[in-house]
Amino acid sequence: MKGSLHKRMHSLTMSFANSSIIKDHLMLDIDRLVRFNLDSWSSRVLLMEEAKKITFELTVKQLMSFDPGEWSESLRKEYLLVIEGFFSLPLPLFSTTYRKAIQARRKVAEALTVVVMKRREEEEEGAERKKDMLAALLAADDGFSDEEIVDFLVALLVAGYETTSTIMTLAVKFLTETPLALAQLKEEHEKIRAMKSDSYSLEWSDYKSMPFTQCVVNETLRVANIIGGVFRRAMTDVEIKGYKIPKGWKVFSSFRAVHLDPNHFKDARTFNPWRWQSNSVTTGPSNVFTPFGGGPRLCPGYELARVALSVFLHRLVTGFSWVPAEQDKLVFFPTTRTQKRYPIFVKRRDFAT
Ligand code: HEM
Repeated sequence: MKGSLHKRMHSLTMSFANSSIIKDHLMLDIDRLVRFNLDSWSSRVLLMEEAKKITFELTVKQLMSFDPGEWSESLRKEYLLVIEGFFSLPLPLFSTTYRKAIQARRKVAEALTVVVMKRREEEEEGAERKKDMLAALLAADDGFSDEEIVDFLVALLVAGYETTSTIMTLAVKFLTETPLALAQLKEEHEKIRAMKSDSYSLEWSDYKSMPFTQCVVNETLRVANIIGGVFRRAMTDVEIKGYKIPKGWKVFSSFRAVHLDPNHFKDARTFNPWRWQSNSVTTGPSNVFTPFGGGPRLCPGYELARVALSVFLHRLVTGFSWVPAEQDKLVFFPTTRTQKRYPIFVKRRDFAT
């Protein structure tokens, strides 16, 4: 997507994932959906799968106001096939995965088209306008076609799904391997919980009183590099540090290389959330920490992802203790993830302890 369509879609997404929307209603949904999912946990869980479920349900709620149920679960199943197709050879004759992904993409688009058409009808019949992304797309000034809306919904489902769920899983893995950081994180969240009644909802002010959690979020994003970098095309001849990039060339800007550069981050490969407490990193040049990209294509979901991870960590550390169920390894190809989806044994914590 480029040009004016990109600008319109980008600013619409921004207007649906910004701090004030999160503060006013998404925060409550995030907390409710995280609790709803964690309530079903017992004994052994595959953390990556659980995180994906939470993230998908959250995105469906944010986009179309649907609560978790059969419809969203069957959409998710088709969706998984679409995502698998991203990592297969695009040869329908030879790749079953690719063929299945194309079929699943068609089914997802059909299901979403029905939702869009129904919503148009409801709005024409005078139903109250919902506060979700779909309502904003339907009300946009110069009108999007149903097809454009469906394409955009599909893209948004992809953008936040793998990224946020992977960062949730890896934060837990890194914390488990860094007990001092986990202890400090628990302490921060216990303090918040101690000020609440038995069944409480997290509020924006709680999110704003999690300084160490924000260090953990930054450090997870830095070490994990789930988006390793982005492509850009040179619009004119450019010279950078003596290298000439001719107009029209594509350039891969590697975030991973910068985030793991010891010139910017001491012991760069070590998970060290405390580094974010020192001013030198946070006040340094902004182009050395860009997990969400930058410029006109800056990820519009950056705040949403941070809030979702912080809420998830709060509910996890206050509600459970856990140990890894198996050795699991971080891999970076074709995407950043753990090989075994990070299986853990969980134990519910007694609120009185
Ligand atoms: C930890 C979670 C996430 C990470 C690390 C991440 C990272 C990124 C990065 C690196 C880009 C490319 C930016 C560029 O080209 O400069 C991007 C784009 C994008 N992200 Fe995210 N993202 C995350 C979560 C989300 C969420 C939750 C949403 C949903 C609202 C989202 C929606 C998008 C969209 C729509 C784009 C395309 C923006 C454009 O081209 O204008 N992302 N993201």
